[in-house]
Amino acid sequence: MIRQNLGRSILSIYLVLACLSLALHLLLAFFCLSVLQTVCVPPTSSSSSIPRTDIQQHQSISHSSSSAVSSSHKLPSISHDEEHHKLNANTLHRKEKDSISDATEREKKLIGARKGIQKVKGHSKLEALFEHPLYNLPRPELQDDDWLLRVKTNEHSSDRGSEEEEMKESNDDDSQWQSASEEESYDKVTWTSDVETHPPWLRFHLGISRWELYNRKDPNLAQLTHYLATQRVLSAVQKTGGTQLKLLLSFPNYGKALLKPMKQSRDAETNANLFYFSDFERHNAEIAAFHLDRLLGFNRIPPVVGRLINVTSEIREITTDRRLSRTFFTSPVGNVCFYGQCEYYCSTEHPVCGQPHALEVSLATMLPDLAIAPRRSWRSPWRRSYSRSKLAQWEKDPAFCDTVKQTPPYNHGNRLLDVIDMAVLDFLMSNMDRHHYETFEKFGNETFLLHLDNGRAFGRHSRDEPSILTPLKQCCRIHRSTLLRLRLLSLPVFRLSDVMRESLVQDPLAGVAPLLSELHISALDRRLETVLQVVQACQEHHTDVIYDDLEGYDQDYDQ
Ligand SMILES: Nc1ncnc2c1ncn2[C@@H]1O[C@H](COP(=O)(O)OP(=O)(O)OP(=O)(O)O)[C@@H](O)[C@H]1O
Ligand SMILES: [Mn+2]
Repeated sequence: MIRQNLGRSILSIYLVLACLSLALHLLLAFFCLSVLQTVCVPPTSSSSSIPRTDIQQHQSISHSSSSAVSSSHKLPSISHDEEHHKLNANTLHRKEKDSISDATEREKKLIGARKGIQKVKGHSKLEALFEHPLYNLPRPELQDDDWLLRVKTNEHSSDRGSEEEEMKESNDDDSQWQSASEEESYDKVTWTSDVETHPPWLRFHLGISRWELYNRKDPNLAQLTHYLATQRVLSAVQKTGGTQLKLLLSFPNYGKALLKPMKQSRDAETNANLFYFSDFERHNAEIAAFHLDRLLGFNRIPPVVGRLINVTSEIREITTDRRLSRTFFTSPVGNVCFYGQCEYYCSTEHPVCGQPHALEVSLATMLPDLAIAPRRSWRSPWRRSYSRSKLAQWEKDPAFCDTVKQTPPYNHGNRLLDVIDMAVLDFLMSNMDRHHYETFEKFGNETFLLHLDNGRAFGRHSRDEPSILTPLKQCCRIHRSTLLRLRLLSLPVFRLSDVMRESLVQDPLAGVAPLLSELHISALDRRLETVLQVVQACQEHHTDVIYDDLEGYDQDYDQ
């Protein structure tokens, strides 16, 4: 009897123990699930702040819930620990599975974003392009007179002062550039002949050479654009010359920038019934033109950067330009607007407005003052008539180039080829407004061409303007270096639209909205194809199309 009772008690103890162990297992299972789920929720901070080890963990877990992972999403192989997670994940309740797959979706996006960042950092098309030998051609050795400006040593400057002093003096002397702000608002000048002491704008000026406006690899370029985008605005006055409204900004250390305001939304396409000479200027066209010119390897446009300006505190309240300040008003919806005084579009009907104060603008680095570095303005042989009905000579005469070829300065040196380079740039961005170009007087005819004033580019993406390519079509000549770079940019590994998109992302305004709409970006590839076809057609009829400016370099650039 006692033995029977003892047997029952032992049985009950076993039962209780079994229940306990079951309960414990259940608890353990729930604990595992909840831990697993917490790990799967991605942090809310930006992807770039996720440490690498975290990413790997996230990847392995998203891999385990295989139903939620697309096959194209390649992930590392699973370790033993991960297999354990996989087993647990297989036992998930439907709802929990859903929440994990949501998290995985977010995770995929994060990883995707990170991949994007890696692409920009590691395998960027832009970086690859700029590493190509065609963008790293040996630079001709520069002699003293190949620099636009030189810092004079003390012995040279004893009679006339140093170059920087000269620059400062001329800034003060020239009323056109003079800031009317209080003199004491300017920084005290402490520049010496040591480059380290120079502000970025001065280093840019001192870097201008006979063959290019800037060296793409000069670290000062990034400092210069940062400077333009962030410096305190000391004064803002209307810039005289030209037909549309633009301002001249001054900064405390004597730097200056040419401001063009936003007038059109980024996606607006120019009305097809407007003539090129009635089109608005676009701030984003000025920015994009700088990037495109650099991508083509020309380096002939002064650096331009986008910036959000406060029209009230950075223009209205500080300007001493009465002609400008008189045109400020508050619009019916409460935005602060102004229109300035100029030939075109300076009226109440064409206001430039903040939202209510913030306005997108382009800021172009100012070239050295005309008093120290005079420039020559050249009328383009292929200038348009700027008339609704009249045709220009080049539009009537198919052999027009033969005349140009015999006319100085186009009968000698690189000038004609440089004009053709400019036509290629203008065709790609559809700029019909290239009436003039400029050169630095100091360099005579042996120098590069400045591509200033690009505000009317990028107006229409749905149409290409074949007449912009007339100089190339009529002359059938092109620099070999230009042609090879164009061919490079047409290859999928570099693709002009991709490198342009990547380049434009560097601008501060890209944070507000892409600087060019996708339609404008993709038009670049289409137009590039047209340029290459025109060269091809030329080659079918002429033997001397390609001017070999790479002769003497031992590398095989055709590769
Ligand atoms: N970055 C710069 N640095 C110095 N001067 C400049 C710069 N950009 C333009 N300029 C000068 O200012 C003049 C007017 O500028 P811009 O051509 O951009 O204005 P615009 O109103 O479009 O002129 P236009 O009506 O003649 O086409 C130019 O011809 C040039 O000489
Ligand atoms: Mn213009």
